[in-house]
Amino acid sequence: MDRLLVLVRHGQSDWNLKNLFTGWRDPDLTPVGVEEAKNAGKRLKALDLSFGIAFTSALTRAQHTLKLILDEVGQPDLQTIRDQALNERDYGDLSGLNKDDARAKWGEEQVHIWRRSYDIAPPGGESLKDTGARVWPYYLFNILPPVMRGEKVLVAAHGNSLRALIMALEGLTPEEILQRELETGVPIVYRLNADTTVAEKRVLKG
Ligand SMILES: O=C(O)[C@@H](CO)OP(=O)(O)O
Repeated sequence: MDRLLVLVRHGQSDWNLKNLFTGWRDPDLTPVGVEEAKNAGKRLKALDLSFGIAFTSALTRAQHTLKLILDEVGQPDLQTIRDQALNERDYGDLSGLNKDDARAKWGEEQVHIWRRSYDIAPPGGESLKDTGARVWPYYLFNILPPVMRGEKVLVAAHGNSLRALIMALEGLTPEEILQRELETGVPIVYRLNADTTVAEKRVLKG
């Protein structure tokens, strides 16, 4: 039985383009982001998969990405579950600030710590560890069961909510996940073993 899970980060958002901390704020995709999402859909279509269910966050950029992918793969009416458990990491007080302005104000190192440390949260926001504490149980209770039943599952979410998920899925250490960046609109296809561990991983790029 094929236990298949596809993770994809949303396409470029308006605030990615403007270099703003986004978190739980809700910008839509740019025209480039729309193209990235369509291309993700084309690459998935080439695999000739039929998805059983899709999951996304409560945020527009991920939902829009999912819609564009589902249109491309010819499954526009696929059952979709939206949940804020899959939302981007909450950036707290940094949300809406320009990343370069933040570096000028607090220094390169402090901003890097807020962006990529494992357990240090930005003021008023979530660390990657905090994000994992909501993403991982959601994965275990909601996403993993259909995967294990053999339904092919598509998840469209965010850079850091997916990094938190991938950390647990691939058994990465906090040091290893810090090095991992996810590109916008690049699907990652996992096949799982019967014991839920990763059997195979393919990154659908180019
Ligand atoms: O602004 C954000 O919410 C995230 C993702 O775009 O940014 P970062 O690269 O700092 O995790």
